[in-house]
Amino acid sequence: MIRIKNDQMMKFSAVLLDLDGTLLDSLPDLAQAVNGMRADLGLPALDTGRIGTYIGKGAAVLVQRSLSDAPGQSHQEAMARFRHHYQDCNGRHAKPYPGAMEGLSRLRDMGLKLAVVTNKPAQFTQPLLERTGIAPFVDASVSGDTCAHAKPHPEPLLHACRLLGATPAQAVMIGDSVNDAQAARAAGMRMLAVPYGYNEGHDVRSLEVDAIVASILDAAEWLAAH
Ligand SMILES: O=C(O)COP(=O)(O)O
Ligand SMILES: [Mg+2]
Repeated sequence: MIRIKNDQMMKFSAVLLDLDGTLLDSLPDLAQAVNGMRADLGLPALDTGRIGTYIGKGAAVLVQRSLSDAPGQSHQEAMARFRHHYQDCNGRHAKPYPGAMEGLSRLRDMGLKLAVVTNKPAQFTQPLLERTGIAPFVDASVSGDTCAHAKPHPEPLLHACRLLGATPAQAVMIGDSVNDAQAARAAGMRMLAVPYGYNEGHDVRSLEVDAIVASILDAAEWLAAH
């Protein structure tokens, strides 16, 4: 239990944060890497908005969905081209959403432990957290290839809880997509959704969540009140 300013006890001790579409608008870099890969394979560029609907289940699924018009294409070769381009542009245009940095700061001031839980491959997560200034705020990060399963499986969330020394009941997941919501439910955790992310092209109001919050700063307010 953490004592907060109005002397009320808060039942939460840890917050797990999704990265793409929740803390960061990383679509410009991901779209650049996808279209760099497509150009290398002799394919025309895809619209950025369309690529946004392909984000959520990690890089391998992003690449596979981005090649629906090239069924004979080797996935392995495409992944190598994607990794090559993303390594170069990862974090170049990605920006924290309004309220994200202020929210992280507020959550830390509340004494909460913070972890990033993303489906992004680990080789890209830490450089991105460092380039965008998020790294100093978080105690741990779990990537799409850290555990045997990625979100929507609950394993990465349960692993993050162990790293932060919290039980699922003491933790809250904040995310933008069905992958976060299903993982949180399966892990027995509260879930807050932000409405501005990617959610594979669907409305966040279709998700089973405890609340929809306008920003990470608003999520901090929700936590302080619960
Ligand atoms: O890599 C993805 O597809 C999505 O990443 P996220 O889990 O941080 O939203
Ligand atoms: Mg996301």
